[in-house]
Amino acid sequence: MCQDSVLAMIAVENLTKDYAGFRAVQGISFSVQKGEIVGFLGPNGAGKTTTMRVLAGYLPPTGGRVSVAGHDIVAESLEARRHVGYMPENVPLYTDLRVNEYLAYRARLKGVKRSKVKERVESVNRLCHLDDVKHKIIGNLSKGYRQRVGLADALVHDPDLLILDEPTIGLDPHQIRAVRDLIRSLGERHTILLSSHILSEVEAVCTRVLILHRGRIEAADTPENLARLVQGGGAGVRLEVSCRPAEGEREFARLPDVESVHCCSEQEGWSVFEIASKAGRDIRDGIFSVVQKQNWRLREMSRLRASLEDIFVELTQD
Ligand SMILES: Nc1ncnc2c1ncn2[C@@H]1O[C@H](COP(=O)(O)OP(=O)(O)OP(=O)(O)O)[C@@H](O)[C@H]1O
Repeated sequence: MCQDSVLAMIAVENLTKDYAGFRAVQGISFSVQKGEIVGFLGPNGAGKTTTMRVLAGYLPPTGGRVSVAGHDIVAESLEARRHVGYMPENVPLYTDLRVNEYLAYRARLKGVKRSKVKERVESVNRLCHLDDVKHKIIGNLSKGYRQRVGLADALVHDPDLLILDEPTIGLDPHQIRAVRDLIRSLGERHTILLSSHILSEVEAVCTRVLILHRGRIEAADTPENLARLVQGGGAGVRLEVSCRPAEGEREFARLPDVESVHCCSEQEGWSVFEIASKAGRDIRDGIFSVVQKQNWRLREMSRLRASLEDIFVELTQD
């Protein structure tokens, strides 16, 4: 095993997973370092859940090597699983148990010593804001609270690594925000791999993203670097100026580092332009000089960056 794999919280080398002859995961390799919060993205059926289930020790790999916290997921399965907290997409809760009972039961199942169970349950109740409902029957809880019980379950044995499969699915915007804040704070103490189709959520909490498509990794980088990749190294500027569209298009296009100028709208003497730069060029100073020279007024100027959604669509097109 290479040095990188030894230090990594997750090390995946050439992982394949077949279902009855169908190869859902096609020889992927990646690593996640201690302390990272990594977003795991991909269209439906890309293989995210399959990969996460292998990492959590729920599914055996067909081929390749996977280690968690330095322990091989096949050869040292018990030890590896001790380091992982897994929250599946559909949290399989015992709906007729009370929150406290359920978490205590799960803690015992995950090897927490009897003498430590109460303390661990209290700790995750506090962390996941479950104190108000800890004596309630799980079946009577709202979806948002059930998700939090799922998260508390994943945390109850104090794992180093959290694997969260669509943790905010089915939640309303308030609940999404609450779970997102919770994940961000958990990231201070835990390494997190998180799948989600809500890209703004991933952009808000993740330091790096892995994009999976048809069982292969298409990209693995920070959202900023991926944006640069998708935009071919150039960046854009959006601005609102007091000029006519044709004037603006003519004057801005004269700048040597400008690739293209597009007027998006004109209203009451104000035009909004989106201006693309040539690869690696910053055109903001040049644009500002044009505005000054022409005696135009400037109401807004911002940098245009490809959103994670643009990146996702670009990299996972068929
Ligand atoms: N138990 C199974 N038996 C057969 N095929 C399966 C099984 N589980 C998943 N698959 C197939 O493997 C592929 C990857 O599925 P997986 O659930 O890992 O994708 P995903 O990226 O998590 O998708 P989603 O975003 O829809 O949750 C899909 O084509 C799926 O139909």
